[in-house]
Amino acid sequence: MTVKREEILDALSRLKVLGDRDPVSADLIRALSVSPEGAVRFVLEAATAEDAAKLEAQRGAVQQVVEAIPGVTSATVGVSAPMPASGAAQPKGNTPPPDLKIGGHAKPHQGGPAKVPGIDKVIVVGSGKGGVGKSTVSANLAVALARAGRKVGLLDADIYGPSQPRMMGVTKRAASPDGKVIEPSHAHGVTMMSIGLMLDEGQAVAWRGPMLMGALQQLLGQVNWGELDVLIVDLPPGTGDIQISLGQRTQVDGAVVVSTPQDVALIDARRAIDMFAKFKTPVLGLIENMTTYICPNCGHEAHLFGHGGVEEEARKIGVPFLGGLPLALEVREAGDSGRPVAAGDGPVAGAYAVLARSLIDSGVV
Ligand SMILES: Nc1ncnc2c1ncn2[C@@H]1O[C@H](COP(=O)(O)OP(=O)(O)OP(=O)(O)O)[C@@H](O)[C@H]1O
Repeated sequence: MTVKREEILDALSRLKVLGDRDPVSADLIRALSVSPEGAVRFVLEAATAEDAAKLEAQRGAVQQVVEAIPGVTSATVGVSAPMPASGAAQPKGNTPPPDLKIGGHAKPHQGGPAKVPGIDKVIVVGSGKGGVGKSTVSANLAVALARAGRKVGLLDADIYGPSQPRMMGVTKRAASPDGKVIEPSHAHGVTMMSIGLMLDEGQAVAWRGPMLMGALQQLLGQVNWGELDVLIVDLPPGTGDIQISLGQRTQVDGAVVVSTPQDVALIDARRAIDMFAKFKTPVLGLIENMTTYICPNCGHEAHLFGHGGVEEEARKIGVPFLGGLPLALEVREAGDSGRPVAAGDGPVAGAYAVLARSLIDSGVV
């Protein structure tokens, strides 16, 4: 029995948190993911440290409501609080800082955003909301760029729901023979590392801003990336701590924002673009995922969600439109099997090859 996101959101919308607000219309739900086996994970994102403490107290009750939904096998709920402004005291959490058993914790940061040694360009892939295909696009774009001859790294920074190990077919846990340098994995011509390969399932969801920063810093600075032309970073959805921490600490050369043609996804995408602008990260453009539907039986192509909305939005807000990628069963099947569709042949692989070529030709990577 497959549980739908809508069923979970529906159950959550009948809850009351922080007084009498329902967590869905109060826009507190982040990174909602449902595994094919029915494991549900999401984060309640609080606007203030006080709200975070209140939500923390209600976390168990929220979890129970989700676990009671037929088909749900487990529910993991995290609470995240905003990062303190630099120089401010760090919040006291109940959860200890991440012990990745590899290397140390976040080092104090001085100065502006810094370049990652050995990596020519860092490109982040973001989205305003979850489930629009950001991880799928990150994996396939990385593979397409590698097929086009670039030295490519893929960093899964989606700390609340890391999906790159599954999509890239990597299960080997991260190893650090000397306790300092973390050895990455290699798959489909791409050097990759995921927070999911360093943690036990569910471990990260309770982390707060400063803890997330420590984990991200380790992934960027201690992984033996080697010399790369480009590192693609798969961000968590939305505009949370990871995005802020990355923007403050790391020189990011460009951001790609993934959206679907639906209006609501577009509104969220605009928010993500505003956030990148705040950190002076150049927005390379918008990608419309699930732009058309390709029938697996007859190959017929249809517009399910309307078409051209993202392109129009890109024009309105003055950012480039990078192209559309079809909704196709083979994309999901490829992602689930650990061999991204861009590693094969066919129309979707072709669309990714075109996308990679346009980024190369425009000098971005
Ligand atoms: N173009 C597509 N055609 C068919 N299925 C797709 C397509 N893009 C994504 N999917 C499927 O939709 C689901 C969500 O995609 P994905 O995990 O990439 O989204 P996300 O935006 O990274 O979500 P999250 O909020 O979990 O980070 C996955 O099962 C994926 O295989």
